[in-house]
Order: sequence, then structure tokens, then C-alpha cells
Amino acid sequence: TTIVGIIYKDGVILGADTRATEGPIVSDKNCAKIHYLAKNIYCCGAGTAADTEMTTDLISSQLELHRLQTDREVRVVAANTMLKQMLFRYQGHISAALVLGGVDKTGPHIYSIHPHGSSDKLPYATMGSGSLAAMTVFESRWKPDLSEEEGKKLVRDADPTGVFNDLGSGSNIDLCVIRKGSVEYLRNYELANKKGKRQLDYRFKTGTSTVLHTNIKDLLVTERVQAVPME
Ligand SMILES: C#CCCCC(=O)N[C@@H](Cc1ccccc1)C(=O)N[C@@H](CC(C)C)B(O)O
Repeated sequence: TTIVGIIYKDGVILGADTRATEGPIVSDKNCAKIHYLAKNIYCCGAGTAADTEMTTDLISSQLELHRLQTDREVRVVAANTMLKQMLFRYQGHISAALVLGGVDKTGPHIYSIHPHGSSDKLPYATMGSGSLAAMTVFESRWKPDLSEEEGKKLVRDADPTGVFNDLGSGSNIDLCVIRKGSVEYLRNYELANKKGKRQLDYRFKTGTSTVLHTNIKDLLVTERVQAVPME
């Protein structure tokens, strides 16, 4: 997985690849790794698919109850606290490595959260097997007050470094732009690995293998079976 998040002038932008693996096998070529937590908060997940899905679903439900109780828009820091406290409680056995992003009344926020429960509040973050590849782009090109176009371009250049150089990442790129009061969830923003058209027909021609022997059985004829007396 290569998941990324940045803060730009008017909010945050999250990015994720869409590959799920089981060892050397790609088990899903187009899975969704950007999860809804609240209308102003989304979360990218790396690690065990089941853990990232279940953890984000659970915290999303808890955030909704929190919103109903407080009657206020939930803050990103609340999501971070709930996520890290649960991951810490399970001492790293929940293999969910997260990039949390959102915008609330205090502004845009990005956190990275590790399976053991530590979190870092950052202007940009990457997680997953392709995180080092993606981080090269942010370390060299991120700056404060990027425009939305510049921010999208940065994420669009960072995530593919993992998609193309890390075997644990691949296929397409999903994007999520969160501004004050609006969200743009761009599923399959980039189809980075379109399947090519086969050039030739590789099927064997009929008659390739000679027929040596034919045996046709009439299955409708039922052989008489001797009834075996019950003991
Ligand atoms: C069996 C099995 C694993 C089901 C799919 C599965 O969780 N794959 C994992 C890798 C992994 C983890 C733990 C055990 C095996 C295999 C995976 O692809 N993680 C990606 C993110 C998730 C959200 C798709 B990424 O971090 O590479």
C-alpha cells in the first residue's frame, strides 16, 4: 500500500493506491483504502485490510454518536484520539497503519497513526509499503499554502512512486479533497495501469492434437445393481 495525505491552503488532500496482496498474489486490483469517518473527516488505511476496515467503521460509528451528543461538527483530533487509544489498547495486534485527514473549525489537520497507537501531527504524511517512495516527493516539493491544483498535482506525483516502484502497491489512485464545508471523493481518479489489448490469439488451432482413441458411454443405460440383504 501507498497512502498519502497533505495539508494545502484550503484543506487536506488524501491519496491511496488500490492494490490488496496476499504474498506475491494481488487479491484485489481495485480496493478502496480511503474510508469515511465523518462528513469532514476521512482516513486512509494500510496493513491488514480487515483491521483497517473494521477499525475505521467502528470509529466512524463512535464519531457519529459523539456528534449527536455534542451537537457539533466532530474535530479531527477527536478521531485521532479514538483511533490511537483503541490501537494502543490492542498493543499493535490490530495491524492498521492510518493517514487521518480532515477539516474542522480549527482548520485542516493530517495525522499519521501507527498500529501500536503512536500518532504524529504533520503537514504531510505517508504510510504503507510504498510510503518511503511517496515521501521522497513530499520531502522535496511540499511547501505551505499550496493551491488546490498544486496540492492535487503533488499527491498525483507522490502516490504513483509507490504504485510503480513498490510491489505492495499498484493499479489505480483514489483521491479525496476535503475543504471547509465540502468534500470531493474521487474514486479511481487515475487509472494508472490500464489492461492492454492482447495482440494475437494464442489458442491452439483445432486438430493440433491427433485423436488416438474414442470411447462413447451411453449414460442413460442403468446397470442392474444386486440388492444387498440388510443384516
Ligand atoms: C489472507 C490475507 C490478507 C487479505 C488481504 C490483506 O489484508 N492484504 C494486505 C497485506 C497483508 C496483511 C496481512 C496479512 C496478509 C497480507 C494488504 O494488501 N494491505 C494493503 C492495504 C489493505 C487495506 C488492502 B497495503 O498495506 O499493502
